[in-house]
Amino acid sequence: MTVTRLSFPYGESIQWFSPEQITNLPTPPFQEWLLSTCSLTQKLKKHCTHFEVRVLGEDTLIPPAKEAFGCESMWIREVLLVLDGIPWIFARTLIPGQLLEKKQQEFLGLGVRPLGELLYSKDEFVPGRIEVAHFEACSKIAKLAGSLQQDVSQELWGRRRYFQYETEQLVVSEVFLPAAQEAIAKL
Ligand SMILES: C=C(O[C@@H]1C=C(C(=O)O)C=C[C@H]1O)C(=O)O
Repeated sequence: MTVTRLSFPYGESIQWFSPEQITNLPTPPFQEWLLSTCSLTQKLKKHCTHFEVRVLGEDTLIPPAKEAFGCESMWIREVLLVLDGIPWIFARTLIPGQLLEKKQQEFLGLGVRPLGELLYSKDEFVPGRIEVAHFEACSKIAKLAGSLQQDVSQELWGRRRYFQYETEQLVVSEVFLPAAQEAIAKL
């Protein structure tokens, strides 16, 4: 199975933790990537010649209860961040309808431009704390990695970050695929 728009939405209910709650955080250098507070896109671009955002899907959907944070509908965007043709990151962004209305042109007009260009280029989006999660080989995200022809030989790690805009907040989740974990370990 290849990951296409038919896979969207690919999200699954995920248990997120603050890093302090995790005793077996990955060791450096991967730990530094997982907890980095700067734009992931900017970090990734330094490690490739060609950077690509592959949009798996974008739509306004009823979010899973655990992710709704009181919203009836949310705009969900799922992408792969691809370095020199190799998918490194599965990223999922949830934006409440009220926030989408305020910045509709910017969000709906993103296309294959990285969301980070919007979030980090202006100080109107205030980044919050980072949470982490790990995914077993049987998880849906591991199956996504498998469909990208990436063997899941170790648990996968992801991070989630809220960004505040006025009274609303969006949330960005990024999962490091096996190719990313293997490449980062060699840096
Ligand atoms: C938030 C950022 O934007 C990246 C790009 C995304 C997108 O285009 O949908 C989503 C998450 C991030 O990996 C970032 O660069 O840090």
